[in-house]
Amino acid sequence: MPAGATLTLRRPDDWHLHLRDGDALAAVVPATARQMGRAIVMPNLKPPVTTVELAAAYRERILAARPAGSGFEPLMTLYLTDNTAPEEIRKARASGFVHGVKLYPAGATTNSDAGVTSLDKAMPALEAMAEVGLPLLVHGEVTHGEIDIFDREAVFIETVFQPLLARLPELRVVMEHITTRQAAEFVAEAPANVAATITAHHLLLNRNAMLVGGIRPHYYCLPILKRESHREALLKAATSGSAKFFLGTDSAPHPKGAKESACGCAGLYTAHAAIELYAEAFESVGALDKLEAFASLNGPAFYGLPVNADTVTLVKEDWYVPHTVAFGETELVPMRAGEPVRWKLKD
Ligand SMILES: NC(=O)N[C@@H](CC(=O)O)C(=O)O
Ligand SMILES: [Zn+2]
Ligand SMILES: [Zn+2]
Repeated sequence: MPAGATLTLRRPDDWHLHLRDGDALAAVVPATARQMGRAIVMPNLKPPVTTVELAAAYRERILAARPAGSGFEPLMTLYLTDNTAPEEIRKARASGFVHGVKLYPAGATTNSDAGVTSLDKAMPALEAMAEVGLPLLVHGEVTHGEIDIFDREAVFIETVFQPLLARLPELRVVMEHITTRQAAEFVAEAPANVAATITAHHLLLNRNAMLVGGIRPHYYCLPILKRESHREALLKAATSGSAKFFLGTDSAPHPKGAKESACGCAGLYTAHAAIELYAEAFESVGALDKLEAFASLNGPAFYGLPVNADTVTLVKEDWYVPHTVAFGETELVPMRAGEPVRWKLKD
């Protein structure tokens, strides 16, 4: 599109977001509230959000961090553990504000130590979820030391996900932040109760971006960036028009020093430019006409919620991302720091 062109969409939602807590929460909520109508908020706090009571309190803290006049609505999730009781699932469904339960295989990613050690242990909760129609949101990677990190998602599909769906065929499942051709094809061919979120960074970057010409810790995330053929498969899925794929940024802020470290932690911060980065990805394959369904329609349809009432407008105009963003007492490095983004959200 030529400079100055505009693109108006129904307001998008973010179906996978990390907001953290305390000062960090206050620092990042405005960026998402400016773009998104709602967001599915991940429960991997320390300690994790394992009960409806904890989710209610966290929700209040998020609401309090919104800018004045913001209508942004946080959609809460519970963190599944080996001990989640079926009663807690029913309570979550009845709450009206809990919209999913997150499965982190123990040790798979940031703050996942309290995650599920075996699905057998979580089965009573999973059966209750299938019964009441509460979606399971999955970080789909195995954690066994002998499995290569680039293969962990594909192995998860075969060894965990397929058996789980065979056991609970009616369970509603979102494979979060998919990164491989195998995941894209599996979800595309699965029944309608299986969907997936895709991040902007996995649509825009392959592993060369992280590893060629020097190691770039700000591109390190989980699941890890894959080779180009996988990025192409994700882009094809996102722009296919299939209602099974929707926007989930997995924006995961970490302090600059925690990433620029001998043992840097996983996660990219993208909330400051989320819809613009997706617009770049869709435009790269001439599919801007598919962006609204992916960003604003497919997610609400899967979660059984109405679409947002208002719209946002993007302008084809370069703007430069700041080198750092204040993050509580520290700072973080946003995606594209110091570099241009090709679309700009109009205020
Ligand atoms: N994606 C990441 O690399 N990190 C996320 C956790 C997650 O979504 O797995 C985080 O909380 O930092
Ligand atoms: Zn994850
Ligand atoms: Zn995440």
